Amino acid sequence: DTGSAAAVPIDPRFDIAYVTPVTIGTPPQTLQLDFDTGSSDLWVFSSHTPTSQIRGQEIYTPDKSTTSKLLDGHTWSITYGDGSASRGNVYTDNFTVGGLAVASQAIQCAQQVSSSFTTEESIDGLLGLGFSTLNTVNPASQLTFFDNAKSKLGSPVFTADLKNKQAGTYDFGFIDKAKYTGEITYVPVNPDPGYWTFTSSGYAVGSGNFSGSPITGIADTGTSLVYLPTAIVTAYYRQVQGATNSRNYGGYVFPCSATLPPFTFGVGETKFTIPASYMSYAPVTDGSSTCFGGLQSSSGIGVNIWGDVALKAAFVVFNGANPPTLGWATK
Ligand SMILES: CC(C)(C)S(=O)(=O)N[C@@H](Cc1ccccc1)C(=O)N[C@@H](Cc1c[nH]c[nH+]1)C(=O)N[C@@H](CC1CCCCC1)C(O)(O)C(F)(F)C(=O)NCCN1CCOCC1
Repeated sequence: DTGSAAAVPIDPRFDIAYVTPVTIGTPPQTLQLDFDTGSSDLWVFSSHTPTSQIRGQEIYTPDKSTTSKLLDGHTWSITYGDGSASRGNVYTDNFTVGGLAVASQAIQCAQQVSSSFTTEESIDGLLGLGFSTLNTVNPASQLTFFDNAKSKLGSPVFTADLKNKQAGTYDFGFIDKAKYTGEITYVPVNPDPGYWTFTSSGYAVGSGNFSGSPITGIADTGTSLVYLPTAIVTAYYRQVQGATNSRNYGGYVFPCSATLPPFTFGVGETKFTIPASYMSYAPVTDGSSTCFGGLQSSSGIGVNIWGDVALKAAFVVFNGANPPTLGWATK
C-alpha cells in the first residue's frame, strides 16, 4: 500500500507550520494534523477537550465512531520545545492518511491543551513521525502511524516535500521520482533518543567558502526555523546590515529591507542552498519593519534543528528500514 497527502501552510504569509488532512473512525471524521518528525505522539482535539480550550479546531468524538475503543487506564502528557503542552486519555480507532489505512491506531485525545494550542485554530492536533521510543503514553507506550503502517508499505519510507508558501506533500511507502532532481544522498541516522538525527557535512554563508565542519542535528518537520551553533549563526548575520541578537524578541532580527545572503548546507557531497527569501521568517509583529531571522542559535535548545526553513529547500526521504537512514535530494 501507499499514501499521499498535502502539507498545507497554516498561514499564507509565512511558513510557521503545515497541516495534513487525516480521517479517524467510522464514519470517518476529518481533522487537520501537524505532521511532526520531532515527536511521536498522535494527539487530537476531542470531545474530551474542555470547550473553553477549543477555538475553531475540528475535534474527534470517539463516541460517534462505531470502531473506537477506549484504551482503558492509559494516559499521556507531552511538553514541546516551545513550552506548549497537552495531556489526556487514549482510544484506538481506524485511521487513514491519503488513502493509507491503519486499523487500530492509538489516538491520544486531549483533556487539556496549553493556550498556544487553543489560539492556533488551524491545528487540530499532531501526528508524530519520530521514533516510537519517544511516545509518552503510560503505562504502555504506543506505536506511531508510520510504525503501524510500515508492514503494509511497499517500502518502509515516508518522504517530505515541503514548499515555500504553497502546499507540499507527504508520501508514504514510495519515493516519487518526479519530486526531486539528481540523486538522493543517504546518510546514517542515530535513532537515540528518538529523533531523526543525522550529520550535515558543513555550511557556507552566501558565496563564501564552504566550511566542512560536521553539524549533528535533527530533521524536524514540526519546527519552523533552523537552529544551529552560535558560531555559524553569528557568521551568517555578520553579512546582514543592521542585524542584532535581540533579547527582547529572543533571537536575531534585522530591518525587513536588509539584503540577506542565502545559506548553504551539505549532506554528504550534496549541497543545499536555502534561498535568501526563506531566511527572513516574518516581521516581529504585524506590520513591523523589523524581521525575525529564519536561522537562529541552538545554544538555548541543546540540539541543532533543521526545521521547515531548511526542509523546504530539499526532498527528504525518512527511511524506516533497519538501520534507518535519511535521504536528501535537490528539487
Ligand atoms: C512561530 C515561531 C517563533 C517560528 S515558533 O518557534 O514558535 N514555531 C513553533 C511551531 C509552531 C507552529 C504553529 C504554531 C505555533 C508554533 C516551533 O518551531 N516550535 C518548536 C520550537 C522548539 C523546538 N525546540 C525548541 N524550541 C517545537 O517545539 N517543535 C515541536 C513541535 C511543535 C510544538 C508546538 C506546536 C507545533 C508543533 C517538536 O516536536 O518539533 C520538537 F521536536 F521541537 C519537540 O518539542 N519535540 C518534543 C520531544 N519530546 C521529547 C520527550 O518525549 C516527548 C517528545
